[in-house]
Amino acid sequence: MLTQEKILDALKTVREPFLNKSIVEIDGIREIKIKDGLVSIKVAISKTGTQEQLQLQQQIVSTVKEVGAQSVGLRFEQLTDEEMNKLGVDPNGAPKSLLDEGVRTTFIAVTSGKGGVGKSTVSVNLATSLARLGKKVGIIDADIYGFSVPDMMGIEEKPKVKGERIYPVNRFGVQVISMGFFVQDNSPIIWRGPMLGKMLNNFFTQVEWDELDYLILDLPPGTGDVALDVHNMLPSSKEIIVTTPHPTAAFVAARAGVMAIKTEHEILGVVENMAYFKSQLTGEKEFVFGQGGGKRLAQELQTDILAQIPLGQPEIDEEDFAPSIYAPDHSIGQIYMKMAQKVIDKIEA
Ligand SMILES: Nc1ncnc2c1ncn2[C@@H]1O[C@H](COP(=O)(O)OP(=O)(O)OP(=O)(O)O)[C@@H](O)[C@H]1O
Repeated sequence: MLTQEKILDALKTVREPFLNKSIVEIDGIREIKIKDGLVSIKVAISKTGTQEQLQLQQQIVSTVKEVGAQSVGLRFEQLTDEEMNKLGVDPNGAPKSLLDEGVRTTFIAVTSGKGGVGKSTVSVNLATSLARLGKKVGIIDADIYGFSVPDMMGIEEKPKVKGERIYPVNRFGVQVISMGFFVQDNSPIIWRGPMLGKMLNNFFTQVEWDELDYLILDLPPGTGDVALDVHNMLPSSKEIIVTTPHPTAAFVAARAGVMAIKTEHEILGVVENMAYFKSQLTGEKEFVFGQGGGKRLAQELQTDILAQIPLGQPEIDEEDFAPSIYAPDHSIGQIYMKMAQKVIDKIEA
């Protein structure tokens, strides 16, 4: 016999389209009436009058018919603001995901062939420079083996978590999320591929990003799992490849480039980091780590050199400590500003 319990049990598998949780779990089934095989149900969801509601409607109808209803009538209403708050949802809108259709954020993955070439330094300074140029920018530190973005930017706080939503930390106008925020005591983690992908997916779907123009992704070096996940998850991501000027480094970096090409990610360009050391006495450039690697890589990948960044440290600001961020009037800070403008011109042209 058809009972309320039976219907409720069957509906446990049906998910609220915006919250991606069981409609039963969120107390979305307000009322079930059964009369001679005719079932009428009142359902509360986070956003009514959408295409998703129509799909949900069909799903509920077929689920309830499967357990024996002859016909099913549905009425929809909105979850209350209080309920939405409890679920960690902004009552003015369903949770947004960066992977939703129609999101106008440009993703830029920063990659390198091997570690230690300055990929994270380039990522944080590009993000900060884009923000200085008035863009809304986020950064995901997905370098699980060496998450360093919070330290580099001088971030000491953790993101706020409300319900299932994570609010990024704001630093120099950049919205920051790092794997490092979710690890205790800097302890090494053994990650498995699927865990990485899941974590990354959460960063796209559960973080409350504020209308981003650009999202910079600091990927682990090489062409491993995370890099692959990003390629799969973000088919339209653009890429910047960082190398040092040594020809061997460029050769290794080319592998990252080849993967970008294979997955049809547009390569915005190459950054040659630690390109030279400029003597303060004579103004002459010394090519400490060799020469020509960036050019060779750019030629190989048929792209441009976005910037050649010399060796040099940011000046330390005791008041606003961020050990890897160059001030906008620092000579290297200015190179980053020009690079950011180049990136904007390439994308927004
Ligand atoms: N242009 C530069 N001049 C001087 N030091 C630099 C420069 N770029 C990066 N560094 C330093 O080199 C080290 C490695 O940089 P960074 O962590 O950005 O590299 P990475 O490629 O992201 O490395 P990993 O992938 O291992 O995290 C850091 O100590 C950073 O401060």
